[in-house]
Amino acid sequence: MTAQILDGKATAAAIKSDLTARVAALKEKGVTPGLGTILVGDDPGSQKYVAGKHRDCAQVGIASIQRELPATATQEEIEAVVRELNEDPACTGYIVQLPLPKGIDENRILELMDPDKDADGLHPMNLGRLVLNEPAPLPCTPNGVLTLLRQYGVETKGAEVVVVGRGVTIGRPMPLLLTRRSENATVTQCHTGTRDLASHLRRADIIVAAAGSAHLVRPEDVKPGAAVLDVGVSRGADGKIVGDVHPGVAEVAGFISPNPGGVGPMTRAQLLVNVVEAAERSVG
Ligand SMILES: Nc1nc(=O)c2c([nH]1)NC[C@@H]1CN(c3ccc(C(=O)N[C@@H](CCC(=O)O)C(=O)O)cc3)C=[N+]21
Repeated sequence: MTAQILDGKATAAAIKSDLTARVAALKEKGVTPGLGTILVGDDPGSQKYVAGKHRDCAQVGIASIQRELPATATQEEIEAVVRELNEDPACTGYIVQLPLPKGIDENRILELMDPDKDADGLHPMNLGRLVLNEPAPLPCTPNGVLTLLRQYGVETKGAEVVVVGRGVTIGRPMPLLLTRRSENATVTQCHTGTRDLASHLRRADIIVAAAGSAHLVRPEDVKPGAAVLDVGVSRGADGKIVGDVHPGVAEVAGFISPNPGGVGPMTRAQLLVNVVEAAERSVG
């Protein structure tokens, strides 16, 4: 028995088709959602992700606003572009592609964003709203993980979930989403300081692997039938994506998200969801 594939590409396509109709309805009311991106530097990976986001926008009818700065841009220059997008009525939501070049104070840049235009859900105000159970744009990758589980009928209620990683974009917000009353999961957060990762993984009904450590989750550490979500992105010597989940896990797990083709496309789809929801809130 091999695991059922949690197909992020197909699920993202279905979300985008729903969003296309909602964007059309917004346009009838005179509102065109516009997604801005701020890209600093010339990292080929980041350029590729940002290009993908604009392709997604074109597909669903969201306008694109692209701002690019050289790797030598100063803190002040980046902040000036943030202020510009805060004030631009055509830009209803935007992201600052991370990571920013060394020497730039990333948190200061994020704090400067208008929280109501935060398409990533990573503004401190919105992370705070998440902690306080107030409505807010949700962090895209954790929300994409949940949407994928829901799509395939994987029950989170009462489930033992192990999240591996404590990064700001996934590891830290993921348990906040999973422990809301609507999801009701029991979460263990593991990280590089965890004494015995395998003992935690073996008990998990759901594993979210977001450590960025190639093939960290091995088949012998996965409970038969568990759902395993591979969020990690490392690069092999050939430049191909290597996930946090060993390929042999597909023989043990009940559900597995491929990588690529799993959580990545879901992240992009949830970004569009945040932009469209913010525009819908603005028309009331
Ligand atoms: N402010 C900010 N927000 C982000 O959401 C953000 C960021 N900065 N910085 C970088 C990471 C990375 N990230 C990805 C999104 C989609 C794919 C994706 O769609 N990947 C495809 C494959 C792409 C390939 O083949 O290289 C897939 O998994 O199938 C990957 C990575 C968003 N990030």
